[in-house]
Order: sequence, then C-alpha cells, then structure tokens
Amino acid sequence: MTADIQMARELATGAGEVLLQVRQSWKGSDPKELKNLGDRGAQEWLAAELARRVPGDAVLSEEAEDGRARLTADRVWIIDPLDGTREFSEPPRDDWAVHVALWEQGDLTAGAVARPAAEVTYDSSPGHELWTRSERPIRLAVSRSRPPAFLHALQEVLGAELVPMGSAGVKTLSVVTGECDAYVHAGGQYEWDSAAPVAVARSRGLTVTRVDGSPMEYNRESPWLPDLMVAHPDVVPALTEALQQVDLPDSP
Ligand SMILES: Nc1ncnc2c1ncn2[C@@H]1O[C@H](COP(=O)(O)O)[C@@H](OP(=O)(O)O)[C@H]1O
Ligand SMILES: [Mg+2]
Repeated sequence: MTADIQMARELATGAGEVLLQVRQSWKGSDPKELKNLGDRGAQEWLAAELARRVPGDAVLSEEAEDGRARLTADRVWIIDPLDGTREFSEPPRDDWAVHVALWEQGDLTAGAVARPAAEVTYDSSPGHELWTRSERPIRLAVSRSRPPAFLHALQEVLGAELVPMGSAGVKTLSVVTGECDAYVHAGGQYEWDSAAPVAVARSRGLTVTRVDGSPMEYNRESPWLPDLMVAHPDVVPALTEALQQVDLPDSP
C-alpha cells in the first residue's frame, strides 16, 4: 500500500469516527440539524488533517468553497466528508460513507471509502481478486430516495433486479463486494460523489466509465460529473447494449 493510499484510508476512517460521535451525541429531533452537524464536523476534521499532513496539496470538497488553485496543482484531494447525508440523518441506517481520493497529474492515484456505521473501510490498494459472478439476474444498485427514471427502463430491458440504498460510495461498494453487479447513474453528480469510490472499484478489477463508455476524468474546471457506470466486467456487454435502448437524462 502506498503512503497516499494509507493516508486516504486513515482520513476516511478518522472522519467516520467523528461522524459516529456526532450521531451518538445528538439529542435533537430535526434531521436537518443532524445532517448539518455531520457535514460540518467531518469537513472541519478533514480540512484540519489535510492542512496538517499535506499543507502543499490542493483540496476539492463538497463542503468547502472551490478555489482555483486546484486547477494548476499537481496533487488534489477530492473529498466528500459525508456521502449519503440523508441516510446519515436516519439512525440506525448504515448506508452512508466518507470519500477521500487523491488526484495526481491527470488521474486518481489513491482512494478510500469508509462506511463508519458498518465498521468497514475499503481502499484502492492492489492485490484484491475480482469476485466471480454466478448466473443470476443482473442486480443494479439504485438510489433509495431519488432513483433516476431511466433505471426502470434499464431494469426491464435487462430483466434486472433493483437494489435500493443510499450513498454513491455505498452503491459502488455493493459492486466491489458482489452484492450488486453494477451501479449506473445519470442525471447529476459531482466529482466528490464518485472519485474515491471509482479509485476503489478500479483497483478491484471492475469496469468504470461514463455511461457513454468514455473515461471518468477528475479535477476538471467544473466539478459536475453527472453520470457513471461501475460494473463487473461480465455484465458490461449486456449493460452497454441496454443503455443504447433507453432514454438517458441530458447531461449538461
Ligand atoms: N441528480 C443529482 N444531482 C446532484 N447530486 C446528486 C444527484 N443524484 C445523486 N446525487 C448525489 O449523489 C450522492 C448519492 O445520492 P443517492 O443516495 O440518492 O444515490 C448524494 O451525495 P450527498 O449525500 O453527499 O449529497 C447526492 O447528493
Ligand atoms: Mg456525495
């Protein structure tokens, strides 16, 4: 494991501990307040750790203003301090995550996704064998709160099962573990929603592209990165064909 992957892992896990404490000590009744406390607590802890450990690196975070410095930086940490904010605010749900990725000169070079309430952290270190797919209907991970309309069409074309859950990180991890065969999203997301999950998924031998088959690219001027496909390689031909038959949302 490289030092950067180790650091991504420590940061994701550490922010997860902060989030668990926030959830445990919360005595309020408005879930919005819990969401805000979580977003802020994890962001503050991650920002302080990054400033202390790698003061020369740039940061792109869902919860901080986007400075231009990252566009000329060699190293950019792309972080989502709390992905699946909605699920975080619904204890005891555990389908929420912390995303920490590192982009260096054109590509993701490290990433970790923590699922604090499930007590697991996955990272992008090499050496993990891809799981073997057995014959079964294709299982697609899908947002539990706002499933994109095209997924129902995709489900029909493929004869697939939809598996609802919160968080882009958790959905990607469901493909990493073999619970699902693919996670296909379109219609809106940002770089921080997918960077760390994509780094982990690639390291496990999964296929990761935009829904049109083009590569996922990070640290672009606009952090808007509205679609992705993470899939076991065995289902990619069927998925690609099915995607051509459904109406995908426009990706501005
Ligand atoms: N249409 C859309 N536009 C912008 N962001 C979206 C989106 N659909 C999903 N996301 C983001 O992707 C993450 C996973 O969402 P979901 O669980 O519904 O699939 C959430 O991140 P956050 O929880 O960090 O805001 C959510 O905000
Ligand atoms: Mg997010």
